[in-house]
Amino acid sequence: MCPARLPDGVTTHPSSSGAEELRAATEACTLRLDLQGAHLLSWMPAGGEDLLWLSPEAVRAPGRAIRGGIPLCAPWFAGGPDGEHTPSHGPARTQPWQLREAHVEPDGTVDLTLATNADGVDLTLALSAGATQLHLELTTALPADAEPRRVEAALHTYLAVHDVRATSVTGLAGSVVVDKNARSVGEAGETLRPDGPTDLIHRTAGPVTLEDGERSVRLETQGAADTVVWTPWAEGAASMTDVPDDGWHRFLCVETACIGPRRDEVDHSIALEPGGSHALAVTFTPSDAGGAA
Ligand SMILES: O=P(O)(O)OC[C@H]1O[C@H](O)[C@H](O)[C@@H](O)[C@@H]1O
Repeated sequence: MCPARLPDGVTTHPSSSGAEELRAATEACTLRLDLQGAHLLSWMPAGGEDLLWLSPEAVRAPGRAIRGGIPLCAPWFAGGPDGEHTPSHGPARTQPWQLREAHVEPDGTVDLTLATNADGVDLTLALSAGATQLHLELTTALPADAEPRRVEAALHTYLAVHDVRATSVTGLAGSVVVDKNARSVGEAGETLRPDGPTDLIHRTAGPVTLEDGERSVRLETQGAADTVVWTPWAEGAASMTDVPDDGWHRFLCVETACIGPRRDEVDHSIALEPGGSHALAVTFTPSDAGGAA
């Protein structure tokens, strides 16, 4: 459902997801977002490259997860603390959201608010896309008559990179890190340079900086506790039908999250009381956006 009138520069288009695709084009940026999952597909600041990688083989169909962009994971991450929750990453990313507000500021910054209820949890995404920064805030909230419960959430960002084999991430040093592939727990080193399939939950909120030799992206978070870094590498991509065999090196996921106990028993899930809420937010500053440092 859309507000009766969209501001100049914002339009909606049919999507094969069954929801609508919202597009914005202003002097500050362009963006595309599928209302299924409130899934940001693209944000291109004026004069810069797309922050996000969207798989050319992404499936856009009702109830199917879209590969790339920024999937919103809630109210659990992957299979949840017990590993048995389905669908993986929670229902929020594959169900329709409602567009509540759309506004374009005088400088062209696009502000959107979207909402849904997933598995009894009220979710709100507030997105602000400008000429130099992209900000997302995912709020999880419980209705006043709900039972207290713990939830997980993640902004599962597929950052576009020139080549993941020459990409590094800093800002994670010294954190506890759960290696999902090696099934081990350790301590993160100074600089993370993926050199194979990588699936790491770092028990820190950053801030982190990604460098790919052509640009850097700074991630600053609020209300987060964890940073996941994931690439399937060639091996993993070979068994994924929606990642091209020659495309896996064009992204690295750096995910802003609150995740419950895994192998390390650290519980960074969000304790929600009836009527209570929590905001998980990230601001991206890419070096190629106009005016960025
Ligand atoms: O394939 P998906 O359900 O989208 O999940 C993609 C990836 O998401 C996160 O990064 C998890 O840590 C990975 O274990 C998972 O493989």
